[in-house]
Amino acid sequence: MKVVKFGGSSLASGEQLEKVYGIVTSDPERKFVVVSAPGKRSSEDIKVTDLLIACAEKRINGEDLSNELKMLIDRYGSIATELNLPADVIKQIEADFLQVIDGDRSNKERYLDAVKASGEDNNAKLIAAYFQVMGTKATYVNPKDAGLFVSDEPGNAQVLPESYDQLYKLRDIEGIVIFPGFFGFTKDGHIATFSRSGSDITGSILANGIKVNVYENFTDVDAVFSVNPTIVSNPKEIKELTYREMRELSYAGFSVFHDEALIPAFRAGIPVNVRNTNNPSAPGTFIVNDRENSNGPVTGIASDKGFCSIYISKYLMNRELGFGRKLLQILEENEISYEHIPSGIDDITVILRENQMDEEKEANIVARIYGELQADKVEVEHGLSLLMIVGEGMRHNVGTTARASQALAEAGVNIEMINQGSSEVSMMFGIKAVHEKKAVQALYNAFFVGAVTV
Ligand SMILES: Nc1ncnc2c1ncn2[C@@H]1O[C@H](COP(=O)(O)OP(=O)(O)O)[C@@H](O)[C@H]1O
Ligand SMILES: N[C@@H](CC(=O)OP(=O)(O)O)C(=O)O
Repeated sequence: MKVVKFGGSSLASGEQLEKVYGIVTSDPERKFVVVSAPGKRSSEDIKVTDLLIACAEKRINGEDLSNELKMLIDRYGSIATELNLPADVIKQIEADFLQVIDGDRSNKERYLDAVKASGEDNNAKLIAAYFQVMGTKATYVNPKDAGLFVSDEPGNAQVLPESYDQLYKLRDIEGIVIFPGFFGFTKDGHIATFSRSGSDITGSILANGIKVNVYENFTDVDAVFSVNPTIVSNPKEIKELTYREMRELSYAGFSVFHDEALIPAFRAGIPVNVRNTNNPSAPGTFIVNDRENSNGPVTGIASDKGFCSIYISKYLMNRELGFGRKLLQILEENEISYEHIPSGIDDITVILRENQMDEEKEANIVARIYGELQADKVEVEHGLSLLMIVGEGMRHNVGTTARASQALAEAGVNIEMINQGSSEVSMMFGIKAVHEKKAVQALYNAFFVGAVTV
């Protein structure tokens, strides 16, 4: 048995849904279908989830949302028309959207999550109706009825472990199960969504709970490429990579698969197969536990912008008990989490996501580090990108750092920091965001051009 997840790009139009139907019904193992909300039909298009967020924000602010609402209903309406679905399908969807958008706004975060989740929920209902019209037995299943329980963290929910046993019972449903991705229910019955692009997480949770053989994740590319194809044209495809490699690469910018979606599949030892809805005969990429290391030290190169660093220097920092704890406490009290902490004898750098900082917090943090930690120097640097080179082979390979830093130097990219730290499979470079593209290209040329990828 397989769980198959289709992303927004695979569900953006009636034409795409016809492909989805063909893919699901061509393999009797494809019983559990997890769906996102309709995504972009072209690069200028708007994802349904973004339309829903705009509707919710306008409703909260008491602004006119008729434009967004019309675009939203038209998206589902045009799909239903393309597929010749009965008129009551779209009527019910429209009624549901109106009800959810007019719903209880006393808790803004919960309200926003309920509105966001309605995109996948209504899409699952529409797709189940379409499969039925086509003569295939298919049932829409609500995550609450299925027992997909999550923590009460709106927009960032985590699955509760007891969900897995509940989800195993989905096996008992006859025919195909159509399951909305992206959200679950808290123990007290509220909707809570995963972080953005979180339908991948739902697919992985179902794969674990149902104990399927494979989790197929259908998207709009033939494979996971060794580098983001929007940065380097025609990059090498990766046929096979490990969970650890993929987790690092997803975390660092490979948006093709959500980094939090690796753990449930990994824990149950279920391979993930990333495939293309627009080219289903391509074998795609397999994410597995172990693989043969025949492709050199580096499997992939990822990059992500939106970071800043706090550099702190203090003579004899290494001798001072509790310096790190006090520093992190200052960040914690400003509700800031960190990503990396490279350090030296007399200095330490904390790297964090820039969107957590504002001018007020920055001033408070800097003043406290000077005042409470008696630092000699504190400098905050904005506009950083992190580059991550990832590969299981790096452990056994001498000279990877030298090769990477030489490539960056030749491209005129200054390395602000290196973290070769604890992860055995990755190495991180901090650079100025303006240099991100040429840095990624330079690293790709150094490790892949002329090399053979497995
Ligand atoms: N290394 C990579 N390999 C493949 N695709 C990547 C990579 N990095 C970024 N992407 C992007 O991820 C996109 C697919 O992810 P996403 O848009 O979330 O799809 P979906 O709509 O299926 O959820 C691709 O179109 C591609 O632009
Ligand atoms: N629709 C949600 C969840 C999701 O997973 O979407 P997609 O499969 O289009 O990345 C979002 O946009 O965040």
